[in-house]
Amino acid sequence: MQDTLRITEVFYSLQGETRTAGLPTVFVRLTGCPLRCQYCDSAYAFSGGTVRTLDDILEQVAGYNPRYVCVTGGEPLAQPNAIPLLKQLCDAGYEVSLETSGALDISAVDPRVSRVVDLKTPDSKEAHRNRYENIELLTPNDQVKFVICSRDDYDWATSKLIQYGLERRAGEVLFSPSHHDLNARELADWVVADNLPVRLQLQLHKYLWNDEPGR
Ligand SMILES: C[S@@+](CC[C@H](N)C(=O)[O-])C[C@H]1O[C@@H](n2cnc3c(N)ncnc32)[C@H](O)[C@@H]1O
Ligand SMILES: Nc1nc2[nH]cc(C(=O)O)c2c(=O)[nH]1
Ligand code: SF4
Ligand SMILES: [Mg+2]
Repeated sequence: MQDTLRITEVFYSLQGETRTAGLPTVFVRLTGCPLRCQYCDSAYAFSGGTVRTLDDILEQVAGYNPRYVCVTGGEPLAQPNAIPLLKQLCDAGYEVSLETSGALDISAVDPRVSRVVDLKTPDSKEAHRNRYENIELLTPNDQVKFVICSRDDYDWATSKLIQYGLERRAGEVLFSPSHHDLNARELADWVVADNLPVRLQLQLHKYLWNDEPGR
């Protein structure tokens, strides 16, 4: 039996988030997630999907001839074969990123991958799932993200930033307003007022295409 993954979608779009925002990127969205963040914009990936071989997925990705590939979900690391998929995407020469909830161990991910590790805030209702051991593993090739729903979330994220010195561990610290929960301008004003060493991240794809799946 060949290695397989359950996949919700593979599509070519502009990266809406992180340090490669705005760049054409292939997205591989894996099905299934053990968390239920209050704000999740990808709940359609919690179930369903299609079981596909790694070779089949790699062949579809190659068909777009991309420079950037982003593996997301659902929670990619909930499927053990996400690890060989990430390695094989790197071996094929792509610049690969992984969006992960921060609830699962990131240590087996190929070091060429930029791991985008979400630290779940209290208003996500999943902060108790954060695996703080992951913070020790971060390198300048990685990124840390806080999705912020409220002023309380902002204060919590700021305290974690300072407590762990996150801007010295990861290449980027991203503060992203939770779409529908927090006005981006409000978050921008807080970051400037506090002179934080973080990058405000807006979800570019939602300005371009709203919440349409596959964009
Ligand atoms: C859908 S998740 C999939 C990967 C992984 N499960 C995770 O949470 O990182 C991808 C990213 O989208 C973010 N996200 C989901 N819903 C959002 C929303 N309503 N506003 C802003 N970011 C959101 C998540 O926090 C995460 O950083
Ligand atoms: N355009 C676009 N960029 C994205 N960056 C991260 C996404 C995700 O759902 O993880 C995403 C997405 O769904 N669409
Ligand atoms: S961990 Fe990611 S995919 Fe899972 S519910 Fe939270 S935002 Fe959605
Ligand atoms: Mg998305």
